[in-house]
Amino acid sequence: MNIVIAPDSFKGSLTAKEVGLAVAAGVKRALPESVATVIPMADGGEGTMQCLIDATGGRFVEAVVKNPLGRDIKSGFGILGDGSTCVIEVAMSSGLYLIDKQERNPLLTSTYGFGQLIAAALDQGCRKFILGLGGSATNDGGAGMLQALGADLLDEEGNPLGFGGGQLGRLAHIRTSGLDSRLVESSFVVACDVDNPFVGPSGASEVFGPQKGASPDMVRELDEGLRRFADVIEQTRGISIHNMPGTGAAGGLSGGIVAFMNGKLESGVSIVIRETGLEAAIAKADLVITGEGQVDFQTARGKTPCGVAHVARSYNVPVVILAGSVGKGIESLYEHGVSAVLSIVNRPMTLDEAMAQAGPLLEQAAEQAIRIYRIKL
Ligand SMILES: O=C(O)[C@H](O)CO
Repeated sequence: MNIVIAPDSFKGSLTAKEVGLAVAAGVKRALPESVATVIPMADGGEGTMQCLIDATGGRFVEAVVKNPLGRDIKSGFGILGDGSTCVIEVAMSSGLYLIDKQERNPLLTSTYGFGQLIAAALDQGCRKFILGLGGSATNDGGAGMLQALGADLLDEEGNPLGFGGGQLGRLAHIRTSGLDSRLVESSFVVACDVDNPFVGPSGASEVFGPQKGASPDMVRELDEGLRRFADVIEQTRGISIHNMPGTGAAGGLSGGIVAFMNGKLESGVSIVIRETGLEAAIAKADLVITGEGQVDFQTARGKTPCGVAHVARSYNVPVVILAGSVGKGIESLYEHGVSAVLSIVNRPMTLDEAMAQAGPLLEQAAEQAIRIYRIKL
């Protein structure tokens, strides 16, 4: 019997690979003769780089870059097993978690460090990029990234703009002649964690500005700044990103990548499914086990277990989800090809306990799932 184990990470507790190995151990206890194939998964958010490195036998390359407030930090990117595809997560250079709460201010924070990571990967010979967007501290539409890659953002008098979303209100011209010429030889696939547009009531500033430290007045200023940026982009590049779905991800960074680097927006989980070769493994499987720390109504909106279930459904393979916590609205998952959702928690316990014990709990839950499945055989 062939069992494919394709889970996401259990955030704050285990990486996707660790989850997969724990599940495989449980499967083997119930069915020692089975072939259990672990394929770590992610949905484009935090953990995507590690998952793709693990799944493809890639490596991590360290680089020192600017954090959102311009201080040097150790960061890095992944080069996948093919030796040429690079995966970069914005959170690792321009992430909210990198700065203290009292310092959060999207008028000042910049994606400069993210641009430095792209430049470092270009230096390593990478020309194919997967960019994971989400969890940023910034609202600069990717202006900092463009500055790091050699573009000049200028005011009416031709003076260069400084860093941060608060500068964009003065933007008058964008000079791209100094932009790194290697960018045109490269392709950029963008894994967005949200489908919000660049500006407006559901745009980057309004929806995600407050969590980055913006007051209502700052939100207005940031939205006006992004609108100005989008207007200048439309005048100079003939493309309107104002209302384009997904361009609001990571404080509009996604929009900057679409406008200047011909970035293609794609669902994160689809990218991971493609890069890991999951479909070929599922085509030969009798059962698929996936999982995530929290499973609820949101899971059906493009999260890993649902993406995995879609592939399995097309091959008529049953899918079991193992979850750290099972919330409301999981019924919708049954329409997406999921056979059952099982909680791994086996007795009353705190969240901290469940997270600390996630490995053994997963192992036990996987063993029980297989024992139930065998009754059917
Ligand atoms: O980084 C952000 O702004 C949010 O995660 C939405 O992409």
